[in-house]
Amino acid sequence: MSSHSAAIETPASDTILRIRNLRTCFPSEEGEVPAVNDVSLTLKRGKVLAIVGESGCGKSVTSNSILRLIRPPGRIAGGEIMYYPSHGEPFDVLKLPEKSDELYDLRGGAISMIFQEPMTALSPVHSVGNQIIEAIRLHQQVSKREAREMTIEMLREVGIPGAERRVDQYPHELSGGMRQRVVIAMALVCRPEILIADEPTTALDVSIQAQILKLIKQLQEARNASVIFITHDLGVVAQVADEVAVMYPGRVIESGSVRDVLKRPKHPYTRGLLNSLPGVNQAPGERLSAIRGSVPALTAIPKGCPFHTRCEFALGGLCDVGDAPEMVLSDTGSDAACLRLDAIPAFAQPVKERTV
Ligand SMILES: Nc1ncnc2c1ncn2[C@@H]1O[C@H](COP(=O)(O)OP(=O)(O)OP(=O)(O)O)[C@@H](O)[C@H]1O
Repeated sequence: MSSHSAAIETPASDTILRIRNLRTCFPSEEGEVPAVNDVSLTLKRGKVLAIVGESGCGKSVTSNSILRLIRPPGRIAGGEIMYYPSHGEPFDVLKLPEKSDELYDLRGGAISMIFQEPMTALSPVHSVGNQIIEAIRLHQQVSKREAREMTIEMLREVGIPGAERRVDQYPHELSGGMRQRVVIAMALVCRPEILIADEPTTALDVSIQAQILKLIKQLQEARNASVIFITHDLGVVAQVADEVAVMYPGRVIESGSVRDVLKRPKHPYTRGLLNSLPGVNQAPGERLSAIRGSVPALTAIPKGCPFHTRCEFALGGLCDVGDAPEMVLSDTGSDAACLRLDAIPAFAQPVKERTV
């Protein structure tokens, strides 16, 4: 076991994106506070990394930081986001000059994003086709006619029936599920190496959510794309991801393969999330054990382990003092940032196991 500070410098060749010690801050009445604090993550080529946690844990701020979408007075205060493209030299996204061609090429080109709410990603006053055509022409030297053909083909690929007709429709003429398919088409049409999907199914009906998840997974596999998938739902993680990082206000508190984290969670917070997941075989009326308390505001993050105020294993004098615990790297399963790892009994998988 060792701490993250001892992590190797040269990444494995299957690494496409490596975030080290990312820190993103916003001003508050009590001064500047970090919404993302010392976050390190690795995305492997052709794999899906899920970032999971309750609302306010910093998932979206992390993904927006990757694309440098943090608006002032928010700022990225430190860290490194190394991108290892398939062709060309690796570079640190955080070192690209603001408003540079390289940064514009990166956004929507090499790295693209699907947002939660399709209507915020689409303009209501342009046809869906024209919006995708514009996205293509921003990044590729093709004629309008070629771009239109590519658009129709892409709409077909994301399962939009009658794509030749739909291409000229406006977002309000489409259902929520179809709109999200359009947003996925727009995100993928320039063949990004990395796709960031920020809660892409949250705004959709439950029946449509499963279809969209399946579509993203199919497209990811067909294109061997690398995906960062943001969600608060561990059930979704089980369906789509290879690796998972669990966040608790601003920090990654557990990370590892989906199998390790969901079957043998180490951190009490991850266990709490799993215990509050509805099980397929849950008896009618059986109550889920939600984690007591709520995610603290950025201005009220407790000293010591940020989770200690909600943790049943917390020990006074150990967990409530000093800095937040560092990640303990492990050869046996996931890495976790907890001072009580040796004291916590093995995870007894309750009925909820059947959903994962
Ligand atoms: N522009 C901003 N200005 C100030 N604080 C912000 C800003 N954007 C995010 N935050 C704060 O940063 C913290 C992390 O927010 P973030 O949106 O990343 O959480 P999240 O885990 O993605 O939650 P959700 O699932 O609700 O989207 C929150 O406390 C949020 O209030």
